[in-house]
Amino acid sequence: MTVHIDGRAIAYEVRARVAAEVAAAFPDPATAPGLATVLVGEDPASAVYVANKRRAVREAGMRDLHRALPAGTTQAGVAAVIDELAADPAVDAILLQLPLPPGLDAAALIDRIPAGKDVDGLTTHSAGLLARGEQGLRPCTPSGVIELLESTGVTIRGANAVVVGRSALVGHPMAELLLQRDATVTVVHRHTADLAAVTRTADILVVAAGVPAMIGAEHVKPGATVIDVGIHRTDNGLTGDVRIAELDGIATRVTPVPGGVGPMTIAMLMVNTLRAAGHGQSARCSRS
Ligand SMILES: Nc1nc2c(c(=O)[nH]1)N[C@@H](CN(C=O)c1ccc(C(=O)N[C@@H](CCC(=O)O)C(=O)O)cc1)CN2
Repeated sequence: MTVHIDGRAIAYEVRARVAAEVAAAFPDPATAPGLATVLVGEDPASAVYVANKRRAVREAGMRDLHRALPAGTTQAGVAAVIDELAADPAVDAILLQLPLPPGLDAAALIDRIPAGKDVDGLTTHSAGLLARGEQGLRPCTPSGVIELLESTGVTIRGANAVVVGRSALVGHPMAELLLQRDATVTVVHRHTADLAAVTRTADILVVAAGVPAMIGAEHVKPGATVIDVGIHRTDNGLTGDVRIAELDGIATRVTPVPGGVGPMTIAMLMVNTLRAAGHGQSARCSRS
């Protein structure tokens, strides 16, 4: 019997807790935490994600401070907007939606965000705090995966965890967060020899490869928990990196796409926004 982890339901609970904390800590909506989302260009998927983030901010009782910039905005133009938001005391949190249009240097722009407002946890400073195990804001998707694991009763300490992918957005911070919870962590990538032999050692398998349907039954140990971070738009709708139907009766738990990790990314952004404003106990993992 393979359980499909309901990311929408867990995200709903996290977001409800954030909303309750906002209402208690900020009775005046004018002083509630403010998140500035910065969207450059017209990438359709990014537009959907940012719209969903903005709706979540409003539903949590927080302030939605969106900035939309045309696709042709220069590096200096985006930098100027980030610098303005960074200097504005009414802005608690800044998020630069990725990917950026070609020609823009995302890492350099992200590094203009002050660590205290870095609700994506993607600046060099935030990544350094994570690597050293010091307090800081953590990237939303890996934090959401930890929240999913812990809230569904998966034991991380002592588990063999394998992370497929090593991106700054997901794979790398995911490995750090699992390691800090005392998992034995292996990161695999496109140059790993005999990938399946490594993934089959995993009690917890987190797949963030960005390759549709890459992982199937041959990669999974019986009893494993499989977390699919991939999201791909196909003619048949959204799919992930995992051929989830093959895992029925093999894995103990799997996350579906849609309805698994994706909603947690937005829920953890709400947690981080509240924390950037100096509050928040709504989730277990976005700081440590
Ligand atoms: N600055 C950032 N950019 C990007 C991030 C990020 O964390 N910070 N992550 C991804 C995209 N992303 C958030 O921005 C994201 C992806 C998917 C979902 C989600 O809720 N997915 C739903 C399906 C929604 C749909 O219909 O498309 C699901 O899986 O159920 C939320 C956020 C890249 N960019």
